[in-house]
Amino acid sequence: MTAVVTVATAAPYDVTVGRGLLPAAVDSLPEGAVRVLVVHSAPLRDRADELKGLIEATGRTPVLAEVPDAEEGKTAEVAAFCWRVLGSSDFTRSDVVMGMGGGAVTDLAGFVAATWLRGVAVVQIPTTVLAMVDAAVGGKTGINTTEGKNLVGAFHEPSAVWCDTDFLRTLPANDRVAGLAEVVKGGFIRDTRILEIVEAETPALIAPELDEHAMEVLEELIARKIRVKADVVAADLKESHLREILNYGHTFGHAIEYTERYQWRHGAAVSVGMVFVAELARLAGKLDDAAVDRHRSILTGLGLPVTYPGHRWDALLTAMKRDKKTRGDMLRFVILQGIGNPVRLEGPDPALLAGAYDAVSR
Ligand SMILES: NC(=O)c1ccc[n+]([C@@H]2O[C@H](COP(=O)([O-])OP(=O)(O)OC[C@H]3O[C@@H](n4cnc5c(N)ncnc54)[C@H](O)[C@@H]3O)[C@@H](O)[C@H]2O)c1
Ligand SMILES: O=C(O)C(=O)C[C@@H](O)[C@H](O)[C@H](O)COP(=O)(O)O
Ligand SMILES: [Zn+2]
Repeated sequence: MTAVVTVATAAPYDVTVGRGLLPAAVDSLPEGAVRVLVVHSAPLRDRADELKGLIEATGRTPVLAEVPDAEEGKTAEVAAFCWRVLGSSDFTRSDVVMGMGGGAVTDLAGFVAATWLRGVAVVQIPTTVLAMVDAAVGGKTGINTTEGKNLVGAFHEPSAVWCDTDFLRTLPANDRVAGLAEVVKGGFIRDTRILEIVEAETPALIAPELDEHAMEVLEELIARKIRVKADVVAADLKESHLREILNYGHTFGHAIEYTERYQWRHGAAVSVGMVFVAELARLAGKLDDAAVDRHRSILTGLGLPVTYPGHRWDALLTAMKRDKKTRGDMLRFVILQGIGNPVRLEGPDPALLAGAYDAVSR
């Protein structure tokens, strides 16, 4: 199956989901691009070399930037390393950056492209479930700082996104499942059919090896979640209001990642974060018990965490105050008023927050 989802923003672009897409990704590079920077980390070195060969075959000059893996790569120092590579290869405004990797690499590559010469084109080649369904789509790019997650960044949309699902055959099952947390998020906030598919197909989705059936289910879920994201960002690219729904579970989730010094996978942290806001919504009288239980059953079925140790509230609260949805001293959460119906909860009573924390730390 090949699916194409167009993200209909002011500068529309296509997200293609299919197999064996690298040649097409290279063939569609803009004619004026002479140099192509490929940002990748060590686990994708072989595939980056393959991409380099394909780029060379079109007469262009590939430049490879191998960066530290995962969250270690999302730093100002690594961005500065990429800028040095760009500068020393005389990279111009008609040239193109390609990000090949998980969400950490696509966030970094997007940020480097956003900042180089005040913005050059970026083509994303996401290689994890999470990057395909979320990080590589929508134009949020960024890096972490000592004080928190994604605190520096820019909205800079890709000119194309190529989700080659063949990459998922080598992705460890834990990373596949972490990406499914963001798929499930799309089910809770909008496309509830996603939840039904995940519930029916959990064994295939979590199997150590992906058979053909599992690949097809995964591809359908990937395309569905991309459609959710595409619709939302097309309506509100710069997160003036609607886009905040894509942050479901992230206020608490990012706080876990920060508190754990990024040793937790993003998707795992978001999983706990979704249960936290489900409990918050229940305490606020917006969500019934069955909907909260459905969060736990879907996420635990996938093998994702739904609890976090107690006695860390002060650290978590400090991190949550730096969330981008916060306004002044007012914490703001995306919660559900029923499955598929996200709303905002602004400045909740501290007792509700403590109650939700208690419920996930039990
Ligand atoms: N910009 C956005 O809108 C957005 C959305 C969601 C998440 N994110 C960010 O994405 C990041 C998480 O992304 P992630 O879950 O992809 O983690 P990741 O980028 O850290 O990748 C996880 C691991 O998988 C490895 N890997 C990647 N592709 C592989 C493959 N095909 N085979 C084998 N190994 C492979 C990576 O090298 C890494 O070790 C976080 O930094 C998060 O903040 C951004
Ligand atoms: O695209 C968005 O908008 C999201 O919020 C998607 C999230 O899954 C993603 O983790 C994003 O990077 C979080 O952004 P932030 O603005 O909270 O840093
Ligand atoms: Zn996320």
